[in-house]
Amino acid sequence: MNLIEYADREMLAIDLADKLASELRASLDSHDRVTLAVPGGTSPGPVFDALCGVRLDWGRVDVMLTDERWVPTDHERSNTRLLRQRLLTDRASDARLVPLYADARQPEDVLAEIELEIKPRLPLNVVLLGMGADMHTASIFPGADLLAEALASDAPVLLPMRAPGAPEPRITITAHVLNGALAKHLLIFGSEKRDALEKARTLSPEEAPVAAVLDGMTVHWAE
Ligand SMILES: O=C1O[C@H](COP(=O)(O)O)[C@@H](O)[C@H](O)[C@H]1O
Repeated sequence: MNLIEYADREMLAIDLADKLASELRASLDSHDRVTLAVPGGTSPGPVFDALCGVRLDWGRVDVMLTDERWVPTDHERSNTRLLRQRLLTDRASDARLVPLYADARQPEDVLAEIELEIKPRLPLNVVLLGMGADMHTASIFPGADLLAEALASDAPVLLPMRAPGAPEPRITITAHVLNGALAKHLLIFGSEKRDALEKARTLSPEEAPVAAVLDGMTVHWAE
């Protein structure tokens, strides 16, 4: 794991967006299409604001989430909604959204059809992850019902997830698929998450799921 500390959140957002864009450009040199996977939640908005305006052949970029909350896409907790509002706009409006949500009662009802769209796009070219103060990443939560399955080396691409720390059912990319990405970044803000990350490095992935994806990771942190 490589940790980059920034003077402030604005600097982080600009620099990280620039790095992600460079990696996508490099991948586009050798692939017809490339896939960028990004987190939802509260942290990535400023990075999306910077990234959506960069010059890139966005028409050849597929954008997907690392995980989604099972709520309609116009719900205020929808990660897809965040993506549409803050990333798939400006120059990046030419990118294609690979959905991690479909209008169904629960993720299990549509998991197979969502997975069908993702499998041909593996390995993911560039992955940006977030982390909660409880050390979950994507929607791989401590204490989740399918935690062991999500951490297994033979896990499917996607799993549904329910956890005490998550108010609604989730769908998540599993750890080994995240680890198969050609480039991996983790975005965290604030002292609480910095301390949580340090703690995670001393714990097992069952206790601290983010620990499962830290090998080869570049962590971007600002207070
Ligand atoms: O619920 C989620 O939480 C994590 C962390 O979000 P944050 O609000 O603490 O930045 C996020 O990475 C994940 O994609 C999201 O679904």
